[in-house]
Amino acid sequence: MDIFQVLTRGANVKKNGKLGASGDFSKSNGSQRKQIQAGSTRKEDDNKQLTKELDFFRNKKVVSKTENAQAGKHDPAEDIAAEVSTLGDEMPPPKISSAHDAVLLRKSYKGNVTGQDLPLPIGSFEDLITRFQFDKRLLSNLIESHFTEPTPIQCEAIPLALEGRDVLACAPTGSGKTVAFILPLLQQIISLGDKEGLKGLIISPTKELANQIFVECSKLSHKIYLARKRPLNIALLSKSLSAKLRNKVISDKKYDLIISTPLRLIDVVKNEALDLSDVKHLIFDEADKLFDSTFVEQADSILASCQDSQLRKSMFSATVPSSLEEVVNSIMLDPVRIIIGHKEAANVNIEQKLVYCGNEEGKLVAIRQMIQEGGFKPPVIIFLESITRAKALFHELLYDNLNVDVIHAERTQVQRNTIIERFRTGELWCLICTDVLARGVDFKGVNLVINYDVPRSAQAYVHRIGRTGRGGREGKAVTFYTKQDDMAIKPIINVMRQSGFEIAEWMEKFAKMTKREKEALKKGKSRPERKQISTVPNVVKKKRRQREQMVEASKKRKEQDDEERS
Ligand SMILES: Nc1ncnc2c1ncn2[C@@H]1O[C@H](COP(=O)(O)OP(=O)(O)OP(=O)(O)O)[C@@H](O)[C@H]1O
Repeated sequence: MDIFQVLTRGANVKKNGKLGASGDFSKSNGSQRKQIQAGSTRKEDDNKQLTKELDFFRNKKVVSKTENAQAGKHDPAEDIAAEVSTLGDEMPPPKISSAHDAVLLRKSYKGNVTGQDLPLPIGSFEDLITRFQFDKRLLSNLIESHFTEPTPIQCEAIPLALEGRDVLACAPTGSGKTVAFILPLLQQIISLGDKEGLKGLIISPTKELANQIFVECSKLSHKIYLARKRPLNIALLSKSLSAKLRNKVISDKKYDLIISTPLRLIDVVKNEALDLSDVKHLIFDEADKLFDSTFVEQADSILASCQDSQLRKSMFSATVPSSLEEVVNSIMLDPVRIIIGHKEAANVNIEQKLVYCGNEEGKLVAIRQMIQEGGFKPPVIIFLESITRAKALFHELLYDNLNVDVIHAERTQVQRNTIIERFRTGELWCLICTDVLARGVDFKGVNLVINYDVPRSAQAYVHRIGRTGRGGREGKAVTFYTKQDDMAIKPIINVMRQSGFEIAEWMEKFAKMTKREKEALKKGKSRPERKQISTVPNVVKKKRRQREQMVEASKKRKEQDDEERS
């Protein structure tokens, strides 16, 4: 197999100004849009065009190693990886070699890149070897993971990071942002040689996501050794590692790269168990979350501890509110902004649908109807707004004999990890959760996301539904709403419009928000008081009601007797 054929499958920009077929970054056609009608969605046959335009994975079916092995097939990625590691010095010129190529490439994936002295994007992973003397073992690991073509965010963010630029990057959910920041980071750490001490830090808002990033880093750095045959030392800052660092069982100089949630990191830094002063690369994943009111103090404290004058900072997310832009202006030096697609849009591989349920009881009816009518195709993730509600729905669906479990902040880390693993392996079909799993977590084959409760913001909506339609796959997202949600549903309708769905005229008018409404939404005042989800079977409920009525009647009789006596 010709390695170049595979590696150069990325963008194929012809010099006559047309995009080549192999790149398949298809033409734009804004008029072909998805339809939403009064609470239902109709996908037009020809809307595939729009989907294709932002189809970062060229709708290629991603076949896993296990799938191949099960089918008794030989894995071609292994051959390619072997070839990469033996590549000679003679390399063809980079795929993207002029400003004109870059303009065409960016146009093809609706990329907007702003900043001073912008480097060219890469058109294929092979460009990394020709332009940046990239470590071939790193590239070989990349291909073994079946990453043969860079996604748009990877085309843009990787060269910027390698040139040492501060970056704010916004690209759709499931479009490969993780590799976009890990890959150049690993290369930069390798370039620093086997110098001791922590060089890179990746911050994530949740433990699940931190763990996932750690796994991805480990895969990509597999069998890479620095000078004197020392492996790259990468760690997830777990509870036990923090304890070992605090008790000096392990030297804090041991690690090259650490992945952590903010509080755990601050804790070890405050205890002088980890020194961040030499950190050269600081990456905030889900940056808008890390700089919102819940985390901002922690993020600031981490920034203050990273004192290297050469510190390079990057922020990644699928949503970039204006508040994050302000942070970027205040902490970054000559930053570059990368926006792929639309800032407020969801991934185009997701078919979005609104379902009006009338009231809270109507939601349970709707979910049961979906199960009966075959619309509930596992794996399914269901989001609710609180722990109490998530638990209540869990018990309700257990009663329906559904293969279901629930994750929320009150479950232990071991429980959370076990459930996630069972969901990943297909042992568990339906996962109920709060927003703890709304961001970043990469479950590849999720078919359906149900927002049992309307999410709190447009951003929360984009991230929640982004748990489906990942890595080029298609997915569905259904949002239940009731008459109580008239305010909360408006930002969701706007996201649907930005994502290419055609909105019925009456909904368009309905979704318009006054300044006061926007303020109220920001302050969370649109949250309705929701009636509890019933966890009690009807027979039991009936008996309870009868008992309550009997108690009530007896009370009344007693009151009447008392009145008559007095
Ligand atoms: N170049 C590539 N080719 C094929 N698959 C890829 C490539 N890059 C990433 N992927 C796969 O795409 C999926 C989504 O990637 P990732 O988790 O990085 O998304 P993301 O953009 O960070 O999403 P989110 O905003 O939800 O965090 C993953 O399963 C990843 O392995």
